[in-house]
Amino acid sequence: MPQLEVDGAALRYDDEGPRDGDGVPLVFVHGWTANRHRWDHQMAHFAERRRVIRFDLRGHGESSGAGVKTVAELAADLLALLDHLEIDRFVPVGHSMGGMISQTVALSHPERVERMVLVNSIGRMTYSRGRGLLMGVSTLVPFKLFVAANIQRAFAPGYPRDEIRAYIKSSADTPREVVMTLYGAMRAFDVLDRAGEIQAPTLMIHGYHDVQLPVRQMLRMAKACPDATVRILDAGHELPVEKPAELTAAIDAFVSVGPASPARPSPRARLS
Ligand SMILES: O=C(O)CCC(=O)CC(=O)O
Repeated sequence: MPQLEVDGAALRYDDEGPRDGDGVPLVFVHGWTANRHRWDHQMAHFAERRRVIRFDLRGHGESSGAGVKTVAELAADLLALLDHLEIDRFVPVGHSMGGMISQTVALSHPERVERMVLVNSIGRMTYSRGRGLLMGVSTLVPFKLFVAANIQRAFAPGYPRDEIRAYIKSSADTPREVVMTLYGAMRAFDVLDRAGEIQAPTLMIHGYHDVQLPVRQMLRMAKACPDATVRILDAGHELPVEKPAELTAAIDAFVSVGPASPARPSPRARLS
């Protein structure tokens, strides 16, 4: 069971696929209250072709540790894991908060990020009435109810209810302190004004029905990114499990074009 001790946490990770496969490793970073298994479909596909890493963020899944208050601290965990695995250049694939972690690394260590995939992720969280309401009642209702309400609104209508229940159960295993402090970390995260500095070609793929991080916020960021490709799918916030095959195919097409050339200073995102 591979794990790495980092700054008071034991990070559980998987490192699969051929070392001499196609291109630099893909590194999958899950979102808030999730765990590395949200990437099961993508891991199974890419591990046949290239080196792929995924891990549980501290305090999530099988990783221990708490006390982290900023997205930058989570990004430091990711970099520590990659240093341990002797991975210099890579392609981060981050979902939601995992995308915020990816953006942080792309800005702080541009030389290490060959390409980047942001799945239902944005550069700044703006106020939403649903979230405001949930946060307002978060101290009044049992923790499991709070988590359940958050997960429920993360799926587009029609997603199987029993599968949603399983995600609620695994998310509710995340310690309350971790959930609440990282919520604050996401609220404080703001790199929108720095989107123009992102050098890596970036695929921004988003569920049209995402009510948590609405697609218009992603488009705002894409416009500011020098080299962004936008895909919008018929899904909610939980794209990796709502549309696993479509997401995998989109990532595959994006990373199969070979090493990235330097970002072009074009202000216009390409829509595909
Ligand atoms: O905006 C919300 O209410 C939740 C955001 C979220 O779920 C982030 C994530 O999935 O990482």
